[in-house]
Amino acid sequence: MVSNADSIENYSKNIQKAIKALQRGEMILLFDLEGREAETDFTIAANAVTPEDVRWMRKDAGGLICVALDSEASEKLGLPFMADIIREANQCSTALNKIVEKGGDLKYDSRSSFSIWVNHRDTRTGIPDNDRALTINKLGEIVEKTLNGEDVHFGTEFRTPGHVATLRAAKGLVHERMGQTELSIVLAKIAGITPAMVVCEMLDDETGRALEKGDAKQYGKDNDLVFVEGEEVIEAYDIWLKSQ
Ligand SMILES: O=C(CO)[C@H](O)[C@H](O)COP(=O)(O)O
Ligand SMILES: [Mg+2]
Ligand SMILES: [Mg+2]
Repeated sequence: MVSNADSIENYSKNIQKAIKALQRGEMILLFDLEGREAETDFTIAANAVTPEDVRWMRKDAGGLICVALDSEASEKLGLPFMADIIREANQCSTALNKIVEKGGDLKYDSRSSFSIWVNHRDTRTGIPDNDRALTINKLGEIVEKTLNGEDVHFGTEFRTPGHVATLRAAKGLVHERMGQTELSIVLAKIAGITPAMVVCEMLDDETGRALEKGDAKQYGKDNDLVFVEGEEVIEAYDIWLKSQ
């Protein structure tokens, strides 16, 4: 929950609604920024996800189902950025060096946040809704445990490659990078929930492109989901930082 020093009234009404929804384990809609991806992601706490939520994300959102992880937790769990893993692997295969993401490759940011793709070891193929929900829940659980100082071993529970993409948040969060990876982790921190957040882009069934912001907002209204913009989250993060 939000700490005493950090009263929920400090935030805008919309951020308050988003925080409460996330604390209840509900889905919200999270837009990044005009001029960046300009995409809206379904966003929900990893601990709260059900197989029905996975079905909802793949049918109504349609993008990639990923789990954004807090930077400190990623470090403790030994989850590097995928681009760094590939650069390292290049010592054995120089071909990979030609493929790996370089500065200037992305049209919307200086680098991606991808880490490794995983399945929980209790899944079968890893892709059905119940398998992905299990992997996601267990990611939430291991992040919570590692941040509580428990002795956990990522490899005992998960294997890679798998069917759930993990994303590693920048250490400086939205002061360093402004993707849904960081925006969702900021919201988790403000809400006082485990900083492991599922994000999935909303795509337009007609055009195949990212769903227009106006259409995503309308979907939020029709389905009673809070719609939050990156700028509001960045503002809220600065308020939260002052309260810590
Ligand atoms: O590309 C992505 C993974 O499907 C999405 O954009 C997701 O929102 C996380 O990435 P970012 O932090 O760059 O926005
Ligand atoms: Mg993206
Ligand atoms: Mg994004």
